[in-house]
Amino acid sequence: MTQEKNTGAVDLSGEGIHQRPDLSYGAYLGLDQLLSAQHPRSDQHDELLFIVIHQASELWMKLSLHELRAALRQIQADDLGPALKMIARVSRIQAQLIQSWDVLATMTPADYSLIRPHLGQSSGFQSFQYRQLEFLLGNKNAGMITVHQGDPAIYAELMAAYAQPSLYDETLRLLHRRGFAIPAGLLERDWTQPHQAHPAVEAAWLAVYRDPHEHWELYDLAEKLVDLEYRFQQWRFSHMKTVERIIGFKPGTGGTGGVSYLVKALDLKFFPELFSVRTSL
Ligand code: HEM
Ligand SMILES: N[C@@H](CC(=O)c1ccccc1NC=O)C(=O)O
Repeated sequence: MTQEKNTGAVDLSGEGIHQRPDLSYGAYLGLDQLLSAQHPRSDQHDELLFIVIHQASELWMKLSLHELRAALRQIQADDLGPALKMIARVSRIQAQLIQSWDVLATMTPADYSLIRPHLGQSSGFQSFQYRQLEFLLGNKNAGMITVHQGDPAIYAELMAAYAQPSLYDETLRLLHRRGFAIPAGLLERDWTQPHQAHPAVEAAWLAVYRDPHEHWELYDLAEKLVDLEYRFQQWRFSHMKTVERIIGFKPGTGGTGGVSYLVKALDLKFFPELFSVRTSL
């Protein structure tokens, strides 16, 4: 009888896989860490759902940041093809994030009220990846960095994102390079300030939208950015409505008014001229 080395591998395929893989599924994906990172603080059944939704959201935010930072670099380098692909991917990620509200809404106010006392002052308000996304998209607000003062590494990262041009700032610089009359004050400025809507920018977008075939890449980029903002707003709106149905008008654990705070965030626009141009078309 031939002696086969007992590798521990099971041959399910019948094709003679005898080797123990050098790299396993769990090792490659770091599942040891990933699946041992859920630590409910109550004995409530639904707390695992609450934790998993947040962790999955943070993972999707991580990927979104990776894609949008790369897209920003591609726009800087005038290489729009890859940038368009990355932004389109982020829109699909946003669709996942929006969908997750339906899963979370299966948790009733009664279920959540038993978990909430265990959350202390923790809140999504302290999500530094969410803040980085907002900064990258152009919603600059120094006040949002203060809660991270206790963590120098995160604080420094947020400060850097705060001081850098946003995806839209880089898009306006691109419009300028492609011959559109963008005011000098929008091409070099204090990037810590959010972009203020400007008629010259709307005029540039109007020219793009009136003759898409002439400016196809810019037209495509504009529509991808609109998609991004549209879905971001959908996420914010669903968050606000989910919060309303779960905690009503109680103040938030993060120290804000709760729903009233989330409603105010709905007024913010990342790419104002891309929306105002629609009225002019
Ligand atoms: C039961 C479910 C939830 C409730 C009741 C809730 C409630 C709130 C409230 C009241 C705020 C305002 C800040 C505060 O004072 O706490 C807030 C902010 C926030 N939440 Fe949630 N939330 C829920 C689920 C989620 C989920 C699943 C995410 C996904 C990551 C999330 C992410 C955020 C973020 C990023 C903010 C900051 C928003 C901003 O500053 O514009 N929340 N949440
Ligand atoms: N701000 C929420 C608490 C909350 O939802 C939360 C708590 C810890 C980690 C993430 C959270 N999600 C979003 O804010 C509340 O006031 O009930």
